[in-house]
Amino acid sequence: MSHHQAITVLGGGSFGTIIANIAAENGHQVRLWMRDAQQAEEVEKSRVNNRYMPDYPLLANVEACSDIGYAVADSHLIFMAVPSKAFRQVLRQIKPCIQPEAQIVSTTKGIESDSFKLMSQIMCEELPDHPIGVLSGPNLAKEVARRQLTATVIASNNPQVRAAVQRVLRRDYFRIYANNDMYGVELGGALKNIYAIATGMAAALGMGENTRSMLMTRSLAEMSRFAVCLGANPLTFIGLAGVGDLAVTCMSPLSRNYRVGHALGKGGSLGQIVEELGEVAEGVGTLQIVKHWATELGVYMPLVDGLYEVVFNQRPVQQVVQALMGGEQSSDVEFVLPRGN
Ligand SMILES: NC(=O)c1ccc[n+]([C@@H]2O[C@H](COP(=O)([O-])OP(=O)(O)OC[C@H]3O[C@@H](n4cnc5c(N)ncnc54)[C@H](O)[C@@H]3O)[C@@H](O)[C@H]2O)c1
Ligand SMILES: O=P(O)(O)OC[C@H](O)CO
Repeated sequence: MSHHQAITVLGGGSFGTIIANIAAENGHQVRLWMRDAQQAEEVEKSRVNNRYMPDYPLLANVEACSDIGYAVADSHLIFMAVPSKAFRQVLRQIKPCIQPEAQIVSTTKGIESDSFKLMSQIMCEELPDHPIGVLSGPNLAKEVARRQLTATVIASNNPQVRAAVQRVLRRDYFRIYANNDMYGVELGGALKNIYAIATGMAAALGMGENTRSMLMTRSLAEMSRFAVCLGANPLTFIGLAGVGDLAVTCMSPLSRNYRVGHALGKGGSLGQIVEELGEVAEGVGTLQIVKHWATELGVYMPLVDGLYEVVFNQRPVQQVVQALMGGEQSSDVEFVLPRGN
């Protein structure tokens, strides 16, 4: 019996394209859906997704298409690779056409704005009978496309989903670790985008590695505090989907979120920066959502508060930095200190 199966990837941006090709490298028949019919036709003909992933030839067993019903018709494993804004709407589109036992895996690193919901929660609401998982980790699409050694995490409560994703995506340059902490893994992927904006901004302002290290370390404390409050496992944050993804996104100019922060630090306006980027930088929306959510939950997130002031209230960055660095020292406890210290 052949182990090759029909796989679907929904979303023809950078990440969807590499996920589709990796599954195809393993011999699976892959349908890569994109909403723009003309783009799908061009990709199908040229065998390259020129807009998002030029110089990355697609294998013959990747079929680009724009008919979403056709894309999911025979598939038992569907990867979602659309931005968080479109996530629920795309799930609603596929609901009437998918196989009853199809597994759905999110690769999206964001939070739904009005509801504060994570992609796993949206999947549970929209497709309650389907096994689900989330894929997240330090995975810059352009580096994966160059087949640079990379690891990622599949998180699911369902062992069959974890095994299916490991089987379908495993390559000698792409290793997949399993985890059962879905909230932790997807919160790691979504939250780190916020802090990449902050480190991009710091670099643009001429700050060096001490500053970056301080920002990243305090970001990790802040994001894990928030995630644990939502029920995530703190251990997830010392793994690939936590500190791993935070590190890559806060350090690489290949990260769109880092680039947005860098351009803001150089004095650009948010609207123009996002428009010129032409790709999704989830951190901008996530910052707004987390700022409100943390306030509601009463979670202490000074970096989120400060960055929000700079990005959305045009408060001078020097003022915010001064407030952060000049605050009362006795409240700055790195860890809960043992008794007597
Ligand atoms: N690029 C990466 O390195 C990377 C790595 C891991 C995860 N991700 C995550 O994957 C998700 C997608 O990112 P990407 O990098 O592929 O983005 P992208 O900007 O490269 O592409 C987004 C794709 O989604 C499509 N899209 C946008 N709105 C849509 C809608 N309403 N309906 C259908 N399709 C729509 C766009 O046309 C485009 O094809 C994001 O949440 C991102 O954080 C990205
Ligand atoms: O380009 P970014 O900032 O969306 O980051 C890409 C990936 O999430 C890195 O793991």
